[in-house]
Amino acid sequence: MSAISVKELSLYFGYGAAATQVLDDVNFTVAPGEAFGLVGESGSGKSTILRCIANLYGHWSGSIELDGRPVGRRPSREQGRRVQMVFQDPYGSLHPRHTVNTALSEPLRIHGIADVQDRVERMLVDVGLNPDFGPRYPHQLSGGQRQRVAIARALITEPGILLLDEPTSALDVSVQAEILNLLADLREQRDLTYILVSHDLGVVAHLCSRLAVMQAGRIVETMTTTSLMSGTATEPYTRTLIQASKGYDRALVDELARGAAA
Ligand SMILES: Nc1ncnc2c1ncn2[C@@H]1O[C@H](COP(=O)(O)OP(=O)(O)OP(=O)(O)O)[C@@H](O)[C@H]1O
Repeated sequence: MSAISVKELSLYFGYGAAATQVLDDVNFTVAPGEAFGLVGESGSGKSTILRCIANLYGHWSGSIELDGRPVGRRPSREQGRRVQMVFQDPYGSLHPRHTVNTALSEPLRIHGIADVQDRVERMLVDVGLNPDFGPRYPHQLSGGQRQRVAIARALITEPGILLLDEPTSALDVSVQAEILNLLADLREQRDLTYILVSHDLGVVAHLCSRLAVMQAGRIVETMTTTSLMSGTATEPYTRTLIQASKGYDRALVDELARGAAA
């Protein structure tokens, strides 16, 4: 059984003559424990797919199943616990007047999970932060630390699926590498399934084993990361994307190599 199955997913914004089709017959599956990438130019619909899966939009057509269970049109608390999103900008996703402790304990209270303080402290350690960070506010943290808190908040209710929307693109290259390595470790330790949206093929290649290439709301090619790296993409659009991404990826690849050698 797939962890995530998306079939014939289509979505429009607007009505009548003003309607714009943003997703057009999108199909893909993600195996349990797999990390799957979504790449493509800005506006191609990558984030919108994540929002449909996370039930932030309800007006799509087609089918979405998580662990074999259909995603309903109305958000349910249980589904909200199973799937969590991490966004590009942790400043936007963390409440500026909530401490780290509050940000992490709130989801536990909502879902009626006990041992709040204990879980919060363990979660902070699991994302590489000292529990002393608990009383701090987002503005007292660095960009990388804020993204660690956002990841901790997403994982605290123990979801099986994490939807990552450009999770490292607001960060400096050296910090990007740290967060990518953290995400890779967490996936392994917790058997997580990921969908990662990124415009950076280096980021996708580092974290994912397969990916889909999107253009104007459609998937134009699904391939393994190995094929991506060995240059066997068949679609001209994918080849253009690889070409455009080459110089850009260099700094991150170097940083990841430095981390691996250390
Ligand atoms: N709430 C909305 N109302 C109207 N149009 C929207 C809405 N949300 C997204 N769109 C449009 O849907 C299209 C796809 O947007 P989406 O954010 O999914 O693209 P993306 O591939 O993730 O791009 P980016 O990399 O820039 O985030 C865009 O043309 C966008 O303008």
